[in-house]
Amino acid sequence: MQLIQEQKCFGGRQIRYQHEANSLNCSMQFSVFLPPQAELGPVPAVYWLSGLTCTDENFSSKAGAQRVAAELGLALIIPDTSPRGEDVADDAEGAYDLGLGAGFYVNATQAPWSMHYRMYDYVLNELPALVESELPLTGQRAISGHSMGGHGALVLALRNPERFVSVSAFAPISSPTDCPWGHKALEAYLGDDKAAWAEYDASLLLKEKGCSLPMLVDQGAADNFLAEQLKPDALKEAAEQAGASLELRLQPGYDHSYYFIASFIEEHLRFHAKHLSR
Ligand SMILES: N[C@@H](CCC(=O)N[C@@H](CS)C(=O)NCC(=O)O)C(=O)O
Repeated sequence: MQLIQEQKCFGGRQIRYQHEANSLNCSMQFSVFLPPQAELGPVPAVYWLSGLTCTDENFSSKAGAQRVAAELGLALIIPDTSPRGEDVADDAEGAYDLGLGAGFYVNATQAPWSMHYRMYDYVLNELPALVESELPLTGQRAISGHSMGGHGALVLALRNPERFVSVSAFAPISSPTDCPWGHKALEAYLGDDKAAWAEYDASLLLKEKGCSLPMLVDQGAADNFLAEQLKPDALKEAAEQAGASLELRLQPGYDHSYYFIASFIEEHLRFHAKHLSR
C-alpha cells in the first residue's frame, strides 16, 4: 500500500493510503488514524463504515474522533463506501443510493455489479489482513458505522462475531429487506433471491442467530430517515427475542448528520475501548 497523504493530529498520524484491492478488482483509497501509542507498540483498531455518498474522508474530517482515539490508544481504520474507478459500474441515473458511494457492504452476485462490488469481503478480510500486516496493530477489532455503514457494521459483526470484540452504530439501516434504500440495493446487487437478502439484514440475523457481542446503537429522534429507512424498532425487537445485549438510545433533537456523530463518537470509542482492553 502506498501512503498518499499524512497529517499530524493529536500527537498521532492521520494517513491516507492507496492500494490495489483484489476483492474489488480496482484501486482503493482508505484512511487510518494511528494514535501516539502506536509509536511504542501495536494498538487495537476500530473500523468505521460510512454511509451513502461518503468516501473515507467524511468521517476523518467531520466526526472529530481523533482526540479521543489518541487518548485511548485506538487506531481508526476508515474504508471507502464502494469500489471506485472509471470502469466500475454506477447507477444509470447517477442516483446517490446505488452504485458508486453506495456499496452496501455486500458481495454482489448480479451483473454488472458483481465485477467489483464485493465490499463485504473487502472490509471483512482484505483490508484487515493488509493493515494488520503493514501497521502496528494488535489484530483486536471493534466495528462501528453510520446509516448504510451502521448496517454494514452490524451485519459484519453478527455474521462474524469471532472477528470483533464489540459493535456499535449511528442511525443504522436496521432492516434493509424492509425499507426503500435496502430494497433498491439488495435487488440490484443480489437479484430477487430473498434468502440472500436476509444474510444482509441485521434485524433478521439478530433474531435468527442472537449475538454474544456488546452492541451500542444511537439514533437521532429528529432524523428525517428514521421512520421510512432506518427502523431501529426492528433491531430492538430482534434483540429482545434473541436475548441479546443491545443498548439502543434515541437521542432527542439530533438529525442524520455528522453533527450527530460528532456529538456521540466519544461515547462509542470509550465503549469499544472498554471491550478492546479486556
Ligand atoms: N444525499 C442524500 C442523503 C445522503 C446522506 O445523508 N448521507 C449521509 C450518510 S446516509 C452522509 O453521511 N452524508 C455525508 C456527510 O454528511 O458528510 C439526501 O439528501 O437524501
